[in-house]
Amino acid sequence: MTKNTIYTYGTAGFRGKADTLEKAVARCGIAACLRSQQLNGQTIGVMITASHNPVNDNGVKIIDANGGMLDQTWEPLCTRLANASSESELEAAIKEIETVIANPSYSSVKPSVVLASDTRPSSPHLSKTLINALQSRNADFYDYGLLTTPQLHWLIQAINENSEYHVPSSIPHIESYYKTLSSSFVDLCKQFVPFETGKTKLIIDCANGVGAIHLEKLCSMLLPFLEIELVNKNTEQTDLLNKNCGADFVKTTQSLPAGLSGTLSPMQLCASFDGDADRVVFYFVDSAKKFHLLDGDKISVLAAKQLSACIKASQLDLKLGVIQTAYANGASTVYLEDELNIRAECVLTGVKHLEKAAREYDIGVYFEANGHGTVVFSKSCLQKLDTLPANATGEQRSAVNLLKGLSTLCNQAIGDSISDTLMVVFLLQVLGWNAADWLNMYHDLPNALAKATVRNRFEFVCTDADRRLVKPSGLQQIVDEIMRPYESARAFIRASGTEDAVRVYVEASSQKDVDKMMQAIMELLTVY
Ligand SMILES: CC(=O)N[C@H]1[C@@H](OP(=O)(O)O)O[C@H](CO)[C@@H](O)[C@@H]1O
Ligand SMILES: [Mg+2]
Repeated sequence: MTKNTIYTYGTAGFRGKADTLEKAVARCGIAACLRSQQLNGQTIGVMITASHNPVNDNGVKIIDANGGMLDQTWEPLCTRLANASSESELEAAIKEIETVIANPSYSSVKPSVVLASDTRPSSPHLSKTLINALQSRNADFYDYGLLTTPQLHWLIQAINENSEYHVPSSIPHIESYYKTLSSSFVDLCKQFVPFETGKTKLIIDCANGVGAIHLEKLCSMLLPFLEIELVNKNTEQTDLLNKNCGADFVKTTQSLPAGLSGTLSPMQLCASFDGDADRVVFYFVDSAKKFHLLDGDKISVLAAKQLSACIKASQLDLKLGVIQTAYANGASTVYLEDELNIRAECVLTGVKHLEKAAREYDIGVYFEANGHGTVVFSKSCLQKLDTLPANATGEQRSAVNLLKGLSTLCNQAIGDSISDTLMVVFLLQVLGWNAADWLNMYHDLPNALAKATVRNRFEFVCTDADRRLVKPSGLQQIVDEIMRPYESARAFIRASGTEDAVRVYVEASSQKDVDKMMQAIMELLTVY
């Protein structure tokens, strides 16, 4: 372990080189116990993963009792715990948190924590470190072993919603996840996909990550509606994890992953997951072998289109919203608002922000352009769907059944590449669309995303949901000047929350304009 590592709990929890993380993992164990005690023994999750990062990295992330991201007020508390450099500092940090907890009887509550990890070679050791910390706090705990991140979120939501579950003796197993998703998918297909449509074939690039292990088990349950071929499913040879494959590679390079180039039939729909299977992007090559990406924005718009049609047909008063970030392609926002008449909200980057905004709606669709997202249904929406009047028409009933099916198919806790994939396959079948029909819903504006290293990224402060800089002073005005001559141009600079860099996003009506603007902005940044 490096002596002087300073940890900051951010969007992705703690992340870094695996051999610097022992202390952060142990302290997350303590934080999870305290959070569980604050919530009267509800179960908290700890996931060990570094998602799409290289294999030698790892990370640790706490999942809150509702199955969502950790409550934001706990982020600085985790940071404080992780950076305590001696036993006495740690005791002091714990004492300080105890005053924040505001639950007078918390000390008599037994903490309850479940954990899981991805396939990295460093994960077993970090899991052990975590378990030691949980034992030192006298917690009830259960180690689920290898899971995707969204599976752990899903299980935690299930545990806390059902009073019959108790960790570790009586818990839901991952089979209940397989069963819920596969039966929702098969039931939806049986009801809504015309018989003559036949079976869909999908190729999934698993980034050689943990998603492969679970898809192997799930595939046979999806027949006869979906045939899945898995590529990049080698989890044994760990150096292959995320290497030239996976959702992040495909989205950022806009090209086919390793294992598919050259061999792919035109128009065959493919999907790529990331290393912990919480992101998915789709793509295909056309007859001229040209690559076409169907990213998180495209998934979001596809879902919003069908949901809005169902809400209308159900005649129920349900508010639908779509949540995006500044990185959403401008053409998707215009299509949502002008063609589909659906409100599109732009929030700060990071799933915690999208999820929070989505939960303000009866049905909230949230996706980051990079493929992380889901569709969430509010409790009151589910109640309305369950209490349709006796005289409702067949059309109303059918729309309500589709919405109910989607509410159990979509992971209600967090974005999930497995459930998102099944939703996309189902929606395309219902619409009778192939990959090109989906692509042609709207045409993405040409765009580029780049990373620039600066002296201190914390000097870059944004406003307006990341879209404008207020600091360094004067820089936004120069960016505005760079954009001025170009049609439909949009560009912004923001500090990454996960890497030591600033990101630059540019879009415009032609790739040539995008490239010119990007070059000008990157040159501008060399002096910062
Ligand atoms: C442009 C982009 O893709 N940013 C990603 C990236 O955040 P940054 O704060 O941009 O580093 O990692 C986050 C965590 O995985 C993810 O939520 C987000 O969408
Ligand atoms: Mg991920």
